[in-house]
Amino acid sequence: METIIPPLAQSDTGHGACLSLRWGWQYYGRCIVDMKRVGAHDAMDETFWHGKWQRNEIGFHEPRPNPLLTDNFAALRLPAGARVFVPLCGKSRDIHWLLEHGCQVAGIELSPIAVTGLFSELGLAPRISPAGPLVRYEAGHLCIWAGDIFNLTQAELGHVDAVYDRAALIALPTPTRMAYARHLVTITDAAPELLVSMEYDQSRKAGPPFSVDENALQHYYGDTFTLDRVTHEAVPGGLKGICPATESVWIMKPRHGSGGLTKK
Ligand SMILES: C[S@@+](CC[C@H](N)C(=O)[O-])C[C@H]1O[C@@H](n2cnc3c(N)ncnc32)[C@H](O)[C@@H]1O
Repeated sequence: METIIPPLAQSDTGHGACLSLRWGWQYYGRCIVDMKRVGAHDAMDETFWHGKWQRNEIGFHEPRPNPLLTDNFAALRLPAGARVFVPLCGKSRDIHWLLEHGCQVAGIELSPIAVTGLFSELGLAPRISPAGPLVRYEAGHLCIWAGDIFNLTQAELGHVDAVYDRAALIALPTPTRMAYARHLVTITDAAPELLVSMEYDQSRKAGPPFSVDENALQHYYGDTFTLDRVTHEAVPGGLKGICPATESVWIMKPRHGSGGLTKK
């Protein structure tokens, strides 16, 4: 059993000086991960995230599109109108930016609070329908499933041209990350990906966010993708002022075939 105990206290609804300016990460509560349950995430994880949204403790949510997306999205070289999958999407402003830039967007998010918030902030009234264990919300070029990503199938998701992962892989504890990476590759047919990762001294702070370095990424994705680090920069203020942290943007292209782009 691995026990991950984020520090207690402090509201994360504000952006205090101790926070990373870019991330505003603040977590508290206790997340206990059973190492025996490799391959699926623990119900405890779900409780943790539902609680965060219910209490509006969403310091990870950014008020503006993330510059690491807006500065690097073109490197994916997607065709106009490409369909981009955003796993563990929250109610990210990055989705607004992708839609404004002509993309179709598919996403999945555990919390219905986040999903309804996303559509509300976009000024869209979604059609809501059941999709097996998930609930599908659709409007215009946006389709979001509410529920566990491990319940989203390739058939339900449909074709995607690319994946954008910000604060998804690094939000997951170690035992879940490999299963997530494998599942993501399966349901997206190894579509090219723009991934934002974070590195810091994990001994200084329990996640999430978790530190995920190049070796770990190679372990998760190296068989499937080439990994090209296009930026690597310090996080202003470090990780909540506790220790230095860096963020990297990776462009991941499938080694065999051309992934999601081939099947349109
Ligand atoms: C750190 S937040 C990042 C949200 C978003 N990517 C952003 O940049 O604002 C991680 C999100 O993943 C969601 N989540 C966690 N586990 C999930 C799962 N198994 N399936 C779907 N969503 C999940 C949480 O509810 C949370 O909104």
